[in-house]
Amino acid sequence: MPTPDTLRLRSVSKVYGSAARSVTALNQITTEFRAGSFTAVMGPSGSGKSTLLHCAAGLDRPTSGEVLLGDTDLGELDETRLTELRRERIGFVFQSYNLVSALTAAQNVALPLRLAGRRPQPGAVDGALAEVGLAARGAHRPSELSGGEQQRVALARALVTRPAAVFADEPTGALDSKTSRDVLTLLRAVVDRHRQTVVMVTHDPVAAAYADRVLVMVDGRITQELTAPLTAESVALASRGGLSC
Ligand SMILES: Nc1ncnc2c1ncn2[C@@H]1O[C@H](COP(=O)(O)OP(=O)(O)OP(=O)(O)O)[C@@H](O)[C@H]1O
Repeated sequence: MPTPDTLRLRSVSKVYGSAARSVTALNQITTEFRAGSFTAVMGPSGSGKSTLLHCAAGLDRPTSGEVLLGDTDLGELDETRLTELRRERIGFVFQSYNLVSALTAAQNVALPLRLAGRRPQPGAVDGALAEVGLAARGAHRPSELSGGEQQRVALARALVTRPAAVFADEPTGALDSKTSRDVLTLLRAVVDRHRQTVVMVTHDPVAAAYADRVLVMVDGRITQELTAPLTAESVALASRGGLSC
């Protein structure tokens, strides 16, 4: 039996456009992301990484196949219930942070709770900011924070609802290597401390080596799967096509 929060993809395909101009972004993907696991998704530009992330996270619907979070089949949910599921059970972190510039860090972190019509529990927002090392910066606006700090606010915002799964699309793509390490260490802690699931798209083998597992995609398919122990060197070799499954 899968644990309640295992995320499973069964034969998921995504085709954009129609007829002669169609693009198969995902081609019959079957995989699972177990609760408390950290998976990195790599592959060349256009191989389907972001599409996989969007379909797995319920941001986009596959053309065919199933996405299940525990026992819930996302394809059976109408838009309202899918939005609720995303708000309650899924967190997102993007390369460009996507913070609201007019709001303070604390207000940004509280946003998912407010959008869900919930009054933040006392301490929930401060606790999430403390978890990413920004307890003292809650009153600052994004423009008053460094890139790494903004990404940590985005991570606190993704974690405040204690989601089952956090999806990160190139979360360190705009950061220097020291700041990247801080963000990756936090993502690792999310998995190890809280048994939440992290799925991260990255081009960087060093970032991917923080994961338990690396999926390499080519032309909408998973062509390789590496498991721990991972090193930046082994990931780099595999993502260039040097190792087979
Ligand atoms: N909305 C869309 N309409 C048509 N084609 C799309 C759309 N979104 C993505 N595609 C195509 O689907 C394929 C997979 O795109 P996707 O963005 O998932 O790749 P990726 O691996 O994340 O690429 P990158 O590393 O460059 O971000 C590409 O060929 C892309 O052009």
